[in-house]
Amino acid sequence: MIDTNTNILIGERVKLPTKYGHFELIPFQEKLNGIEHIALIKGNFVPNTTVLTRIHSACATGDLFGSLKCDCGDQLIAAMKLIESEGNGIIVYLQQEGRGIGLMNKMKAYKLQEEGMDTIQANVHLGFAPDERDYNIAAEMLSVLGIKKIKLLTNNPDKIIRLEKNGIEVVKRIPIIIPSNPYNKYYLNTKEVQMGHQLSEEKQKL
Ligand SMILES: Nc1nc2c(ncn2[C@@H]2O[C@H](COP(=O)(O)OP(=O)(O)OP(=O)(O)O)[C@@H](O)[C@H]2O)c(=O)[nH]1
Ligand SMILES: [Zn+2]
Repeated sequence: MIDTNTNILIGERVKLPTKYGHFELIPFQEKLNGIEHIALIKGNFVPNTTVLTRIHSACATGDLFGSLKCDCGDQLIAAMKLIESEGNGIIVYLQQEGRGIGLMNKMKAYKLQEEGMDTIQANVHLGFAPDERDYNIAAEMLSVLGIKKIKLLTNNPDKIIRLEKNGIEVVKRIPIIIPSNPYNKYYLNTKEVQMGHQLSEEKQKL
């Protein structure tokens, strides 16, 4: 483990062959609380170039179990496949389960959603902001790896604003749209209408 002059420790860089391509994995750990995050990397990053990047917030239900209630798992796989085909890029996988409220609270929010609330109302009912995430650590991970400029795979304009506030230049946004299903249609609609996510074809053209 190497100490950095930031808030994070950086671990061993190892090769990670996967179903979706050949990557390398670097673990990170926050000094303050021991929380671990992951950088999944393809290629070498030339200083001052713009790096294809996905900042992905952990979703145990979607990423691990293939839940149909959200689009997270498919977005993660799509990002891995795209980075593999480009031959260069990074996925910053952040332990920010439930938009930063943790799994226990996310399941409380899911319960409230089963009873009729939308994803925002549920968070607010539990005393949280609709999105409790902080991108400071993601920005530090990128800078430790020498990345300052990114092409970001996201549908979420707020993510761009928050990364830029933390000193990362988002040169371009690349949409990562997964077709909806009957179980996530309402959730994705709430994200589009109330959270400003750019999810429809029409908006992509603007
Ligand atoms: N609190 C809460 N969190 C959720 C819910 N559904 C998914 N999540 C979490 O939301 C996060 C993913 O956020 P999204 O808004 O889907 O996507 P995003 O990362 O902001 O935007 P993209 O880059 O476009 O994917 C993950 O941490 C999930 O665990 C929910 O109903 N309530
Ligand atoms: Zn999810």
